[in-house]
Amino acid sequence: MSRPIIVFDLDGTLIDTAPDLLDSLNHSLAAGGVPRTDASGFRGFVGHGGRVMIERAYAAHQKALPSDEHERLYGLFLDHYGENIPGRSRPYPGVLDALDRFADAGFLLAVCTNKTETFSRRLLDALDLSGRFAAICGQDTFAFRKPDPRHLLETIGVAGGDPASAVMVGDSQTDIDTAKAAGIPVVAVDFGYTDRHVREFEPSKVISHYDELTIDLAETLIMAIGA
Ligand SMILES: O=C(O)COP(=O)(O)O
Ligand SMILES: [Mg+2]
Repeated sequence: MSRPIIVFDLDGTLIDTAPDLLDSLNHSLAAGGVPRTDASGFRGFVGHGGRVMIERAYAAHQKALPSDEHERLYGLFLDHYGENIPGRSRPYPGVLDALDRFADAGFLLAVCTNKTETFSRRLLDALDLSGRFAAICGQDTFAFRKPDPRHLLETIGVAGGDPASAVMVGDSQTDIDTAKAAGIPVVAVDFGYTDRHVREFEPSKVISHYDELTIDLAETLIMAIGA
């Protein structure tokens, strides 16, 4: 039997990247003459990568965004973000202990994120976390990304896991929809980036701290889905 696997979303789930993403978003919006976004506006824009963040900020100001301008601003966003990794981004409280706990219990660990794979790896490298994950798959790793369930299923495949013994942990509707479409139980953290409470998206379980992410919880969720 293959080892069970726990797959984490990155932004807003493992790592609090909001201050840096917001700085880079505002850097690119300034170049387009769009007003700055604050932390609450940001929660409505994040979840589908930087390109969509810019698109949503423009839409919020009813401002047209021609595709060449969109690409220019996305380039500025990427350059700014890349230059500042890891910036102020840090793991959420309890993340390191939770990763240790699951690794010690024999779980494979993986990351499935709509951040680019390059930036995900650079961020996790900078925080000395990359080595813990059997797979780190971003929005551009495959030809599809969350909420397409194949992004999660392929991540599990790369890590050498089995979708029948898998749990996803995420912070957004995107993560919850992805896991449900893949038939995988999903634990939602309630401290991440979403403009509506994660409870509304009906995850398998909501937690407010990583101490609540126990081996027992993961095993119970896996057993319940197989039942
Ligand atoms: O960067 C984003 O928009 C989302 O990234 P995440 O999938 O790690 O939350
Ligand atoms: Mg997220």
